[in-house]
Amino acid sequence: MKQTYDKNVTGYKHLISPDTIKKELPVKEDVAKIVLDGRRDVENILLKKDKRLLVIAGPCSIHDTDAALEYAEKMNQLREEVKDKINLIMRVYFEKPRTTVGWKGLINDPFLNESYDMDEGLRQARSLLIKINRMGLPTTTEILDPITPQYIAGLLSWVAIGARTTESQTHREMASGLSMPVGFKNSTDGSLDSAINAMVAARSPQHFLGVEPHGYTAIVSTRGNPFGHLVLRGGGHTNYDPISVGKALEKLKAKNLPDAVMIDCSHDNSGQKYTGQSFVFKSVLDQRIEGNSSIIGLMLESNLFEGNQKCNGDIKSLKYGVSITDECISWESTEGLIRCAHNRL
Ligand SMILES: O=C[C@H](O)[C@H](O)COP(=O)(O)O
Ligand SMILES: C=C(OP(=O)(O)O)C(=O)O
Repeated sequence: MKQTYDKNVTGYKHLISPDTIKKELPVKEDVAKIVLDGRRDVENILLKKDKRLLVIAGPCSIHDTDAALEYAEKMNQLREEVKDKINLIMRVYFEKPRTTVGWKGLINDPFLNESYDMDEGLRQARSLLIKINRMGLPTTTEILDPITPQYIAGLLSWVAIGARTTESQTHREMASGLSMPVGFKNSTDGSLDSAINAMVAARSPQHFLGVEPHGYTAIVSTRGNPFGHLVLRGGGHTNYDPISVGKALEKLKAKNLPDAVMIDCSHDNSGQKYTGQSFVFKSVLDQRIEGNSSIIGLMLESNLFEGNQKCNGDIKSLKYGVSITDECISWESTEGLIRCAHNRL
């Protein structure tokens, strides 16, 4: 009989199981405490019990774990200095959604050379998250592949569902079972409806197909995640100004959803130029200082050094500490913005 399936599949390879990797790279008590405290702090900010501003900053994507650790050390020092007014936590993004094609992040292709060693990618991601949490710095990421959470979610204090996947039922179901607050980005065309519908879906119990800790496929049942919230990232036009923020809050109110929004200073809010991020940051900070307490947080795409560079598959030719995906502001500028916010708040 002629084969009717897998016509376009060129291979299968078993993936290391979540349990195996968790045994290799266990979460110890000190790390668990940072994760749980990190989640509690974000939850309290969303509930407005904690009046501090949440700032999530870090590289657009991690491709060099040594540079990520150097960045984390700098951020952890600053976190301590500003902690009375700002809860500063790190973007540690391992999965990149692509508009068309391109490098999809450290988990997918950790050697940047199209060898797609995803066992190694998951190990590197988990190991880096453990090291950063061990410093005392909570971590955040975008969850793109619904299999990934089993491997790394226990180390994350906040996650995003990105602009390209907020409308996906799979991602909403996954979010309903996640243990940490989830920010839903508005769609790339700027519309807010998908993200708001995603918040409703993720708050509800769900039953769907997924993977369990031994790596077997499973029917997953979830409780629903009450800490979904909206992240404004622009699209078609910017949406960080007071009128756009006001419209977003009205939409949330109409669906009886909490009035809490985070503003992403990058992506379409910055015109995808690193130079645009500080203007957005300062403008949103002004709104918050003028009394808009529904703005609970800000996100910055930031790296050791500014700008970005092309990745041609040769790691050795890359400049240290410079993004290979979206443009980032430098650590120096990041520190300046956060200190300025700390002085003004
Ligand atoms: O933040 C990341 C990027 O904007 C996103 O992954 C899309 O990237 P691309 O348009 O370069 O594919
Ligand atoms: C891909 C990202 O964002 P968005 O989904 O808003 O494009 C990101 O923050 O890396």
